[in-house]
Amino acid sequence: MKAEEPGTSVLLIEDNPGDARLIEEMLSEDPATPFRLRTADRLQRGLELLSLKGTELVLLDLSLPDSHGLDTFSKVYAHSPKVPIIVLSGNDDQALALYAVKSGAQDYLVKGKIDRELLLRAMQYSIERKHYQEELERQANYDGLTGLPNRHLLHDRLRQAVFAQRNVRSVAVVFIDLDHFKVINDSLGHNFGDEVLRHVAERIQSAVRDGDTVARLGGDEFVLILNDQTREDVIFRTMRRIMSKVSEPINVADRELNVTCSAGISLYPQDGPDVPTLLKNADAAMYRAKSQGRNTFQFYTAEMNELANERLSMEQSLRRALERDELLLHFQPRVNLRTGNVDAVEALVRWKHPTRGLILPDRFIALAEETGLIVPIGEWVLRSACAQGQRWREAGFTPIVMSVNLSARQLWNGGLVRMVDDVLTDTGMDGFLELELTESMVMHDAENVISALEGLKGIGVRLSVDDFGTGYSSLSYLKRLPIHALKIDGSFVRDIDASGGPDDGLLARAIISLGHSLHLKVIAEGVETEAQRAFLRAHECDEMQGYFFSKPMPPEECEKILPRTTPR
Ligand SMILES: Nc1nc2c(ncn2[C@@H]2O[C@H](COP(=O)(O)O[C@H]3[C@@H](O)[C@H](n4cnc5c(=O)[nH]c(N)nc54)O[C@@H]3COP(=O)(O)O)[C@@H](O)[C@H]2O)c(=O)[nH]1
Repeated sequence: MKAEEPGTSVLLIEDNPGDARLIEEMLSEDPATPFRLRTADRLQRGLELLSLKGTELVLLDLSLPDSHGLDTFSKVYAHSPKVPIIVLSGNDDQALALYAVKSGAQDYLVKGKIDRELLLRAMQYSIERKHYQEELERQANYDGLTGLPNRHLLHDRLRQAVFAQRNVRSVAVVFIDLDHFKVINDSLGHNFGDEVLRHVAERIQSAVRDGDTVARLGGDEFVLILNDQTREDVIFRTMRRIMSKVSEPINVADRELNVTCSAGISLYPQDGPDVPTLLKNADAAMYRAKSQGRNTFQFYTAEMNELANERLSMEQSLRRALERDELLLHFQPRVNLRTGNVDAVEALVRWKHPTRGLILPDRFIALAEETGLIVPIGEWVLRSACAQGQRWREAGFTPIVMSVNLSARQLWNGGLVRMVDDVLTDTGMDGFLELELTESMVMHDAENVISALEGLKGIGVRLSVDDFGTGYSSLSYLKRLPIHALKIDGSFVRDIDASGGPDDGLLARAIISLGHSLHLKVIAEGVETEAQRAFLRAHECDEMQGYFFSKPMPPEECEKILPRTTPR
């Protein structure tokens, strides 16, 4: 690595070669006080050099070929507000230079009246004054213990957020208070307490997005501003992430400590028109969370709480659904378009909720993925589907492919290949299992997906890309993936007889052709009409699945249409 050269790095932005040379000579006179001087004769070039970082001071002529007057100063100041600027003025534009000083420049020097001593002293004072100002600003706006914005900056940011979001989107304000922090402080001492607060601050910060603000009000109180977030489910997820991070054990001075927090959330504009009201209402909601036993969060409005509680209760009952045997499978046949035979069935999970009745996967798969429950649920689906396939074979039905949906979390959960291999061995379904992956799953991090899928292919599992055409596929990756089928998304199938125009079905046809040129089987999903079937048959699509032939059904109904090897 190149060692940093000694001396102060100065940028001179001056278009007059004589004036520039004079400054250069003054700065190079005494090697005991070295300067690294870079020069620019245009503002544009000066800003480029400033972008390279490391500049400690700018000497700035306000009249340049590409910028004039105060505008020159404003552009440099806006570009690098932390770098001190000394304005170089002519005799007749001192008023302008003075105005630049009032606007943030550290000093000004009148050209023609500068000598070396004056220049050096002005430069030294400017750098020191700027550091001092920065330090004052830091102390005024940031919390000394955690480095987070303090109450003052929080109010400022919140005002800006509310102002910027007016009539556009909304802002969520979250008030967080640690549970029983006083006990930690009283029993283990303030130094220990401070260390805990530092850990908590880092954890909260790491759980939110870059543009969000985490501030410390003082004591154990933190406030977050979540921009553009008012959807209950998104805030819910953020809050769970924060609470789970905060509650991870904290190690301080050889002690392991478990800390939890309570939080209240208010939303702009519905929960308050201004900053004080939003903070007051978030605080009130936080107190409600405390009174509910702590380690939880509450929205200010009852309506939002209801949604959050419903989600929580859904999650709790989904956790128990597996133990209570509430999940079941329906099967939807896939029909060979050439022979008319059922070649495969897709297993689709349902939840028989004790009070809400049969719940379709669209209502709970996303929640299962969010909470990680998809991993045990997915394993249950795979095992149950393969066991059903084997039961059908033993009952004399022709062996058919069993297709099962795989979620992204299952794919990245270690031990997938081993788990699938165990299921195949236990159920005897090897050679008859197909796993469906979505296009976005496959194309995201395609290099790693390819190696994960190679493992599945190695144990005889067929792989297909579901909902094909709805995401972005790289054709070169598609060629390398160890897949054997593409499933045309239902939206392209619906388009086949959508308007009666010549372009109907264009994309379905293109996907069939693409799939066949890659030597893949092509399956159309969501087929609902005879016109769609006929079109797909005419364009040599291999299989179809959809209500036109059959809806997903319980196993005892499905077997009525399965082909038999041995007569009953
Ligand atoms: N990770 C897992 N995902 C699963 C599992 N079981 C289901 N799912 C996914 O949930 C989504 C919704 O599934 P479902 O409500 O079962 O809907 C399926 C069919 O009923 C529906 N379909 C089938 N034919 C038609 C039709 O002609 N018209 C129409 N409007 N809908 C139809 O499509 C769903 C099957 O879709 P796909 O899987 O893309 O083939 C769905 O995304 C499931 O994948 C699970 O165990 N794990």
